[in-house]
Amino acid sequence: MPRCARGFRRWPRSRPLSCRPSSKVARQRQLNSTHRSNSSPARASGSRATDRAPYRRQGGTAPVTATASGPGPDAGIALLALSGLDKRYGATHALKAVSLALAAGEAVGLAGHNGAGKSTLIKCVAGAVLPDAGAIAVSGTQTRFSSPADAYAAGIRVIHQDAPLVPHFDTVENAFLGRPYPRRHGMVDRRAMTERVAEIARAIAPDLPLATPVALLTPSQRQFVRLIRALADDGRILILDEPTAALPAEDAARFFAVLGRVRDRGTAILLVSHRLDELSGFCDRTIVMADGGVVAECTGAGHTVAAIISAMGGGAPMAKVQRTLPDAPAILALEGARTRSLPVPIELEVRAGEIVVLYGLIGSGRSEVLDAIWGVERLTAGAMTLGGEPFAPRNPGEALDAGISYVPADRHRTGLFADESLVFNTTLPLLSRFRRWPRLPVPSRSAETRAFAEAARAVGLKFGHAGQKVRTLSGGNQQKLLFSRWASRHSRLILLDEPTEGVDVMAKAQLRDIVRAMAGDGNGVLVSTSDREEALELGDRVIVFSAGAIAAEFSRQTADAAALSTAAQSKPQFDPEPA
Ligand SMILES: Nc1ncnc2c1ncn2[C@@H]1O[C@H](COP(=O)(O)OP(=O)(O)OP(=O)(O)O)[C@@H](O)[C@H]1O
Repeated sequence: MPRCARGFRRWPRSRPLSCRPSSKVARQRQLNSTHRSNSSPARASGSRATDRAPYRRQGGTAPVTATASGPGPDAGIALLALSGLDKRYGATHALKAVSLALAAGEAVGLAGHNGAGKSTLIKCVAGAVLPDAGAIAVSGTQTRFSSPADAYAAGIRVIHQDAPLVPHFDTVENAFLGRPYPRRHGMVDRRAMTERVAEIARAIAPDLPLATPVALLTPSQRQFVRLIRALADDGRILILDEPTAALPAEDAARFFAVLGRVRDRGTAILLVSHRLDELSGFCDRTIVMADGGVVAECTGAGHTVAAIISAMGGGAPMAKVQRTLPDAPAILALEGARTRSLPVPIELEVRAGEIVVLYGLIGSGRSEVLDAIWGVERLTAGAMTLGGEPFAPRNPGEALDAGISYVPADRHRTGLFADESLVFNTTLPLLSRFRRWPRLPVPSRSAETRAFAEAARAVGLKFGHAGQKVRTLSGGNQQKLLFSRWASRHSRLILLDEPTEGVDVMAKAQLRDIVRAMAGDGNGVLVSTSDREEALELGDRVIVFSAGAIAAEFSRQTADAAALSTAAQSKPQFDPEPA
């Protein structure tokens, strides 16, 4: 049980937020009481139906309008108003005089390509990064956040992309990190904590094991823990940085239904997402950033996915690409394969040149199949063949030697060395290819740098210089770097777990083209994804997992969104045999 966190300042709910007696304050008081009385201004004006489906709203064709550089006309009553925020990291001008305003009960989307400056903006508002210039006002009062605790005290709650959790704490303990614990008779009231967390978990993640240390949860389950943590706390301004990046459509929909209720209570929400349908479906308007600045605001009838993409400088969304499949033999076959995590025998075949997608919800078993092929988990029953030969890798090194490549889902834990350079991270697993002399293990720096430059070009990596540390790349560019590591390698079989998570919409199309090119070169490609659109766009065949077993299989012709969702939520009947 964690010990009680001390010294937290609580949001002064019962007092006016500004000491200056002005008409602005009067308006603000009115707004505060509106917030407390559970009725947002948007609601009051009837501008939003509170019972609408989370992804449904009226689309239109009005052109995207460029934003003024100052806060909008409602800046006077904004819960959060940013004006002229500016931030440089050395030579990188990450934020260029960004201004925006957020009203109570309003959900505003923030879109932009990888490296546009979205996370930097959020970090400034969260008090994690100090802007070089500009001002932040909460409820009309100018504030200066010198730490995240300052932002917390001002009622701001942030879920960062990949926010750290304490690995050996369970969900309940993590949900209360950095917050005062409920107390009873002077002792931490564990029961009250659990009840609070269980209430939220029932709505968004009913199957999440609340008493399991988060280190033992999957990346997607850990994302739910972060969401529960933000929703368990009554902040007035909620900032979410790609909250659903690792979640399948079905889980994301549940999350947005809950978030809608939070917004309708009067919470102001700023939502960053590369899933543009979420922005256009859930938010009232979307602000588009590029190269550190605000370039457009999509609103009203012009608040559509197509309009946001066009404001980001992209073309129309990709259509389903037709591929002709060679009549090739199976490169990989699993016959009655079981592992400790897969109690039901798996039958699976991937042919050379084919893209097979494993689609499923959290913990459905799809990623565990990749673990078995990559040598992380041993087969406990059944057989696996690679190129027709028996194959039983004892570790990833053996899988690598057999011609398998792997892009893991959890880039921070298993993919990248954040404090090492871009070049180091690109060439590390294939270092023997870059020896200066064939017999000596001394790498040729120039060969490594050339390989990095080629790989970076292939995926459109946005970076400063080859020697910069990986942690200074934006999240999406880290994913592209991880991907680029394998893009130039000729493998017999490529395993991709959530390959485009956190990547912007244009780069997604680019990476998917690379996946198709990999298959076109004769590699077998096995993709595990929770992104239904990705499954439909990429898969020559889509195999749907549910509850650790194969629930259904579709060809490219028979797969559609409804069929995939139905199969992913089915409960396959099986009798697990003892392993
Ligand atoms: N700590 C840092 N040191 C140096 N440069 C940084 C640092 N953090 C971010 N940057 C740079 O600032 C720019 C903006 O990055 P930011 O993470 O804000 O982008 P983003 O829009 O959130 O991207 P993504 O969608 O990929 O998460 C990028 O060029 C990035 O490399």
